[in-house]
Amino acid sequence: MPELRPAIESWIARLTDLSHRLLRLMLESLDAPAGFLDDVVDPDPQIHLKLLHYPGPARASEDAGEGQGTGIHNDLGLLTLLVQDDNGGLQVAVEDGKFADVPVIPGAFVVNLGELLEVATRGYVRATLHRVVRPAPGVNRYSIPFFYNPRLDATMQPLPSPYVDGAGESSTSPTTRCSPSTATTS
Ligand SMILES: O=C(O)CCC(=O)C(=O)O
Ligand SMILES: [Fe+2]
Repeated sequence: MPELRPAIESWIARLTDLSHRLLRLMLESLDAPAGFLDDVVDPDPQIHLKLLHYPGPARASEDAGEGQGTGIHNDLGLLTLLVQDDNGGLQVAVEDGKFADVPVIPGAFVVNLGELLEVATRGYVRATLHRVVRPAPGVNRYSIPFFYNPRLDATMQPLPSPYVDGAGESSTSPTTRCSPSTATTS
């Protein structure tokens, strides 16, 4: 499918720009400098796009609703912009042990907040715990998550007071090496 490459590259370029704008707006909403995280994403944020297909079981007799398409997790980076098809299936944690369906809104992105955004705001912004339930028998679910992360060689300082005063996390100021597969705090 050679026509897929330019479409995907254009999608990635536009979502990279959109994610950066969203990140700056989120920082502004905390009264923090909009560009506080520019240094960790510029000039080449680590981005990742997935084209996902979740096939439902072939027959109703097979495990239809219980099995999970994707287990419970947080995304590791800053922001995830995601489109899902009309079948839904994405769920977010709303309170202890409970999950709610993320409604399908045509033309809208789901925005998941990642663990590094939680670290950057010292816990003021919480990562979005989520999962995907397996489609019903005979249903094929498709989704396209786009992950927006710091540069792999970036070192991120969290927002200082007073922007995130009252944040839930510890008062120590973690410095985070940003490679998603090895993200650690110290
Ligand atoms: O398919 C989805 O809706 C979400 C996938 C997801 O959570 C992930 O790939 O991290
Ligand atoms: Fe995810």
